Order: sequence, then C-alpha cells, then structure tokens
Amino acid sequence: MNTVLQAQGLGKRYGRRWALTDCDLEVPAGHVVGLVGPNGAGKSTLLNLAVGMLTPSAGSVEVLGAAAGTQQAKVGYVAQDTPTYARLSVADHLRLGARLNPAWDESLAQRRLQHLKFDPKQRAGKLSGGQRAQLALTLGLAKRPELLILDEPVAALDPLARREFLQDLMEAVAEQELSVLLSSHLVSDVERACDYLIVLVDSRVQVSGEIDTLLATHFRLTGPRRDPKDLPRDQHVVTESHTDRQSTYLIRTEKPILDPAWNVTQLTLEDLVLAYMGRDVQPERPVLEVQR
Ligand SMILES: Nc1ncnc2c1ncn2[C@@H]1O[C@H](COP(=O)(O)OP(=O)(O)OP(=O)(O)O)[C@@H](O)[C@H]1O
Repeated sequence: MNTVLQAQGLGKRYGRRWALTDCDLEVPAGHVVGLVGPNGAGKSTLLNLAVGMLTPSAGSVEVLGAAAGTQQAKVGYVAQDTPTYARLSVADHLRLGARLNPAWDESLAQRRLQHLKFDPKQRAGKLSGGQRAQLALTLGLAKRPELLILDEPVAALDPLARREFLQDLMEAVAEQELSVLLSSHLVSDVERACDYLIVLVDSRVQVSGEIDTLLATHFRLTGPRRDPKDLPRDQHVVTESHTDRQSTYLIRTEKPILDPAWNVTQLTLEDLVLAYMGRDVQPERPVLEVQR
C-alpha cells in the first residue's frame, strides 16, 4: 500500500499550547481525504506540518514516503488564504507556474481559466476573493502533483463554483495519479467529494478511515436503559445518552449486533462527524482508526 501521509506521535506546540497532539495517521494513496473539525482544532497545523512549513514539536510526519517538505515537486499546496501575487496578472501566474513546476500542465490551466472566463491580463489584486481562490486552485492542479493539499479550498466559492470545483477534483483523481487532502468545515462538501475522512477535535485525531468502512461500522442503538459496562467488549461507545427508561448509544463495531432489545439504525456521514465532534474529548481513549 502506498501511503501519502504517515504521522507517528506527531505534535506541534505553540508556547505552552499544543495545536496538534499524539497524531497517528496512515493515509493510503488514491483518495480524496476530508479533514474536518471545528475552528482551532489543528487542521491547518497538520497541513502545514505535512508540507514542511512547520517543524514538529514531537513525533514525525512523512509525505509520499519521505520526510515532509522534501518532495516539493510532487506536492501541491494551496493555503487557506489562497495566496496570489496582487501585482501579477493571471497570465503571469501561469508563466510562473510553468517555470517553477517540472510537470506543469499548461493546457489544463488554460482550459480551466477559460471555462471560468478569466481575463489573462487581469491583475490578481483586482480579482474577487472567490476568483483568487480559483486561480490558486488552478495553479495547484496544473502543477500535476501526486498529492494536492488544500486548506479550506472552497470556503470563498459560491455554491455552484464549489460543486464544480469538487467535481473537477474528483475527475482529476480518477484520471491521474493524484491524491487529495483537503480541510473543510462542511460535511456536505466532504460527502460530495471525499472517500476518506479524518476528524480532528481539540488538537487530536478522533477518527480516521475510508468513509464507506466508517459508515459500515458505526450504528445508533436505541433501547431499554442499559449501562455502558453491560455492552459487549467489541462495541466501542462514541456517544451515549440516557433517560430513566431508555438508552441511546452511538457505537463502533466490526461485529454483527445480535441483541434483539436494540433498535439499530445506520448513520449518515453528518451523524458520524457530529458525534465525534460533539463528544467529550477523552485523551486517554485510544484513537479509533479504521484501516482497509
Ligand atoms: N502561529 C501560531 N502561534 C500560536 N498559536 C497558533 C499559531 N497558529 C495556530 N495556533 C493555534 O493552534 C490551534 C490550532 O490552529 P489551526 O489554525 O491549526 O486550527 P484550524 O483547525 O485550522 O482552525 P480554522 O478552522 O479556524 O482554520 C489554535 O488554537 C490556534 O490558535
């Protein structure tokens, strides 16, 4: 299995505060990975560590099998503020991209910007926020990287542009050997474009794995009140709530649920993400990782 991102005990500290803690990940190639979590969870910190713009305070991170930051030609990165050069024109940006990137795909860049009706002479400083994001994303795609890392790539785009961009990404992954790691606040974007999920809350990875596998192994159980210690050992409780007579558990298990007392329902991706985002963070819990 080729791994695009491998982190072991990865951590980053600013002063006394840990922005990322004990991060263990092994993300296989060929996926569109959605990194979700609330504001301040540590998403940008993880992405910046992956591109080598930050150095770890603990642990290690490898990207495409080598130390982070050492394979810049193979890794595309579009930061959260979609950096462009205000005084350079759109065409200048493409020229710069062509000069700096050995695998530059000029026709992809031209096609995309024509479709978006960009004026090549327009200075980047005169573009709207959404247009600047589109320009930065086009540069990222035309670089033809093996791994494209995008920090909230669609935040500035209108809903239609968002949908089209995510569609473009999925097509690029299907057509070329591209893996994508993108952060987003929106589960709907992740649902549309991603097939692999990482949920990060309070600087810790709460769950990661292929979305199909995660959905096939998480369930909501509703039934007569029951203490968590009375659940089978293979049923890991993610969240629980109780009334006097009834218990509701959100559990992860790889085994069939045989107890007829439970009403068992499957989760949507949103249920799953919100469960991990909403639960009390318990550092002593093992990180749940579902692997292929
Ligand atoms: N340069 C810095 N100096 C000090 N603290 C920082 C720095 N950068 C980030 N942090 C802190 O680290 C934590 C994680 O920040 P990070 O930007 O990684 O979160 P995020 O999940 O990307 O948030 P958002 O969704 O709001 O972009 C936050 O508490 C933030 O205040």
